[in-house]
Amino acid sequence: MKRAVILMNLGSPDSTEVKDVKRYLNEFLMDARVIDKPWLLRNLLVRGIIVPFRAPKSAEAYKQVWTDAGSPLIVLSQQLATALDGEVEEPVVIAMRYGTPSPRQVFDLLQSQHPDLEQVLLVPMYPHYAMSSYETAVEYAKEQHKEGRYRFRLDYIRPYYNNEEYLHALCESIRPYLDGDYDQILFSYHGVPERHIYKGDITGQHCLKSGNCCDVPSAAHQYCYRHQCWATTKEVVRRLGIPEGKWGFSFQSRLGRDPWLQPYTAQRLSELPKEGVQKVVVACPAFISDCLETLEEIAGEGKELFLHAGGENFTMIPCLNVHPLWVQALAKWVRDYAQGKTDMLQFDSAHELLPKKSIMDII
Ligand SMILES: C=CC1=C(C)c2cc3[nH]c(cc4nc(cc5[nH]c(cc1n2)c(C)c5CCC(=O)O)C(CCC(=O)O)=C4C)c(C)c3C=C
Ligand SMILES: [Fe+2]
Ligand SMILES: [Fe+2]
Repeated sequence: MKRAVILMNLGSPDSTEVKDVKRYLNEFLMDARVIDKPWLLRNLLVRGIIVPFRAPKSAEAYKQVWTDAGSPLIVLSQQLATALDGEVEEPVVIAMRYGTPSPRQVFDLLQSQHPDLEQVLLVPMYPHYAMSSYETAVEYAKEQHKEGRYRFRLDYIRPYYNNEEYLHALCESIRPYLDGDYDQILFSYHGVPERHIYKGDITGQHCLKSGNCCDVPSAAHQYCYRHQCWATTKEVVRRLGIPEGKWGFSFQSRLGRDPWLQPYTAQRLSELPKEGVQKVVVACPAFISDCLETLEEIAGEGKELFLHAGGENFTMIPCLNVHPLWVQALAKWVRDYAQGKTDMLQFDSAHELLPKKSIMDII
């Protein structure tokens, strides 16, 4: 086989033991695209303060969602790879940004199993571009590919937040949950610090400079996480005919004290009952596979917050996971790739386009 496909996700700890969670969090948070502080400060912060305090709590949280087969994120990513493998000629495997299997391990395996391998298509399991998600995954894979001097070429799929097949699968996965009685559907995305949005603004003068910046056309949008989350939401709302007043938009998982994108999901879930929302449905389109952030933070803690604040009914919509339309979407991209079509393929990362000073700033 001359081609192969890698589905690349974030990764999870090896187990729910505190030592494994510590190792995972150290690798994750020492990534300069996640905690974008100078190395010494980051090291002190991460190894000295954040990880020692956070790891025991995170380990408990992971225990709430862990399955007999392991972390939901890894199990569901593997199930997706298996389903896609059944639909396309190319072998499909998974790789993780943190933990295992690393891109390097996967590249080695693919090259040894397929000595005539010429092209590998990397599909990041992130529909939206963020320095701390899509960009770090792709840049890390590119780095490992370069270092290993592999014989095959590495291509990667561009962010697909506004792609037809992705949106179709997402809408159809949400539609059945809107058939019943609901007061509001809340679209909750993983948050990022506002600073990350400023850093990714290639125009230097657009992002978060006005209340409606994400609706005003700009070159910044190809790297603006907020714009891309907004665009996915608006398109799902339009396609599903969700009435004004029956949908909301928020960001979850804030870490630390810096301002992150707002409104915060936890706050909205506590406020909604007072605003007359008794029945809420939550969708998390930034995640392809259900994981700690959807299963524990939203379906667990978020539900409790909402009910405690007086809400009556909380429904969580599963991520795309192995939805047949999502598998079909991926299969189409792989077939297009095999036929030499390039419209879904790579583009320069913001990191490559930003002025030198900003690059020094993040590394
Ligand atoms: C500065 C901290 C973080 C940023 C920025 C961030 C961005 C970001 N993360 C995801 C997707 C996932 N994050 C997950 C877990 C997780 N995220 C952070 C911190 C930041 N993420 C931490 C510390 C953790 C670990 C768990 C915890 O201690 O809370 C996960 C789940 C992993 C799993 O094993 O299930 C996902 C997925 C995106 C998409 C993103 C930027 C857009
Ligand atoms: Fe995260
Ligand atoms: Fe914007």
